[in-house]
Amino acid sequence: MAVTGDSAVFCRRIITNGSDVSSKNWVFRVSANPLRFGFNAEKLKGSKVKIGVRAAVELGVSKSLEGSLGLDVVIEGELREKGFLGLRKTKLVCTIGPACCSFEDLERLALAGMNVARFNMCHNTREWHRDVIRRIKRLNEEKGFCVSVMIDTEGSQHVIDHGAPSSVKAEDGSIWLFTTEKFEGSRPFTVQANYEGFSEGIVVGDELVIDGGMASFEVIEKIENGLRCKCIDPGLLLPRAKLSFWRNGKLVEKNQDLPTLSTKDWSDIEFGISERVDFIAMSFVNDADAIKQLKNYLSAKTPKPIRVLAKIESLESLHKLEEIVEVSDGIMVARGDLGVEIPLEQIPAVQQKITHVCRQLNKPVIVASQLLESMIEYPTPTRAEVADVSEAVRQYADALMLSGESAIGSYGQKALSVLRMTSSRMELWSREENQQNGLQQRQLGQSLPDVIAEQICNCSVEMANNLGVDAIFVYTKHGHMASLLSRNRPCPPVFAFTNDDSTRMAMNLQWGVMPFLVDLSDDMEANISKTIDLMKTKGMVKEGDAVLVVSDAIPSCGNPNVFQSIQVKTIV
Ligand SMILES: Nc1ncnc2c1ncn2[C@@H]1O[C@H](COP(=O)(O)OP(=O)(O)OP(=O)(O)O)[C@@H](O)[C@H]1O
Ligand SMILES: CC(=O)C(=O)O
Ligand SMILES: [K+]
Ligand SMILES: [Mg+2]
Repeated sequence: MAVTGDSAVFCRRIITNGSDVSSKNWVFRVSANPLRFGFNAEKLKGSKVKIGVRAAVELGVSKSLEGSLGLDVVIEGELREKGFLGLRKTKLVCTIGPACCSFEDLERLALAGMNVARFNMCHNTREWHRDVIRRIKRLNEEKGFCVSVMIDTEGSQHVIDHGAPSSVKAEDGSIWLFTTEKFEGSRPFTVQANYEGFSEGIVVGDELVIDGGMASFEVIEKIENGLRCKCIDPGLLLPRAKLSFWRNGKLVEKNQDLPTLSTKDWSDIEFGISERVDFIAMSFVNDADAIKQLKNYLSAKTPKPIRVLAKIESLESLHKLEEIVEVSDGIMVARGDLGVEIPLEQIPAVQQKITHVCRQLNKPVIVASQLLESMIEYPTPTRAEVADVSEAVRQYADALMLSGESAIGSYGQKALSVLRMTSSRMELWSREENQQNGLQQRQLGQSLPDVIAEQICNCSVEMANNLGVDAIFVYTKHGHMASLLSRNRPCPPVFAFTNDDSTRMAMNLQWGVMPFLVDLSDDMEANISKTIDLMKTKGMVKEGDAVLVVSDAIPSCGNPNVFQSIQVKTIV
């Protein structure tokens, strides 16, 4: 193995972590060739083993420790403290920005319950993103957290800028020029549009709306390079504002001519691959093709699966919602930009519809933007914000997201606590109100094995709820069984055991699923008893606890038998 670079940290941790690893043979995967090394950990302990960066990458992925459960330390702590039903089901995503990017800040967010860290590629330099992503990985490695990393593409957005550093007021009746002409600094009553052709197809009398209603203008004249407009609804123009055009109360759709993935997005995607991110959220998705294109690209490019999320933030994407959800690995309800393209009063119903479709089609859904906006400045949320968060939890969204609250706000950690407390409270209320089984499940599977898996999961959840078991255990390679259980929004938590690290990181977005990374063999009974023993040793389950165990293993070695089962076990 090529031995360069300084990646000793990885090895040292493997060797010294846990006492029973000293005589283990570790399988290190280098590219596609599995190499088997006999390691005597005692001899190596404390010494520096230098390995190539690429090797370290694979090593981190294929590491699955004998005697370890690979459960996030925060979930483990909550389980000990609050018991099975005390575990929060709704997952939490934090946008990382200058206000929360030090190792200590990130650790505080992880401790406060961050499941996924989001990096918005619209802002800051690639070097900044690289450093902070690596900090998260180090946090996971060194402190036992399991925080997934998501990058969010910039996309081709229609933005305008007045060139001044802060906001500019537009007074009623004032006349403004919107132009594609490029100039430095700012000029009075002049706004630059970032793309040629922004005024194409626009006619005198159309309405130009800034940021979904911050200010509105009427187009009074078409001129070379732009539009002359009169302010008809005074307000503020922020730097990098978004604009939309309306005619007779309807949006004039202009997104179709923009590519969903720009040249910059493609290089950000390369960056995401090289930094081994877990999710790529694609901005301004308009149809299923863009998602398919990226997924194909990723599967050809990297052996480690990266999940692709579609952001629903245009009118066009709402027209094609089902086809987009079907091909994506998850969805983000990006209410910020959505509010530029649809009237604000329609957003609650649209959110409800998207979360419903995602649940039907078994895809995780994140509700995003302005959940606790006032907390960017203030240490407490408004009552209305808490009600909004509660509503998303009541709709059984898989995850909630902080944006500016964590990225630039003064109270990011507090905001995260508000999400945590509010979701826990609402989940408890839903459980007590017994609203758990509200959804008639649409059959998803096409083949018999798929239909069987689905039925097993539906029935398992019904059984688990009726029996009042403490937890559901599931053994899963790609997370499919875990997601089918989660889809039924069971009362007990789903403990999902996988030996695939990318599956574990992906399950961080799934409602009620607690991901574990363990060694699994083809012998399902052995897996079950091994994990139960391990959990008992670690005090995570105790005598008398009842668990419902779901397994779906297709034994290898050409055995055509599909082994699927539901068992109820009382821990002895
Ligand atoms: N990495 C960063 N560096 C600097 N500022 C950031 C960073 N990430 C976010 N911010 C700030 O936080 C604010 C909110 O962040 P967020 O990424 O949610 O913006 P957004 O406009 O809602 O997202 P999008 O651009 O995807 O629509 C941004 O307007 C920006 O000012
Ligand atoms: C999150 C995001 O992109 C939006 O709300 O527009
Ligand atoms: K973005
Ligand atoms: Mg957006």
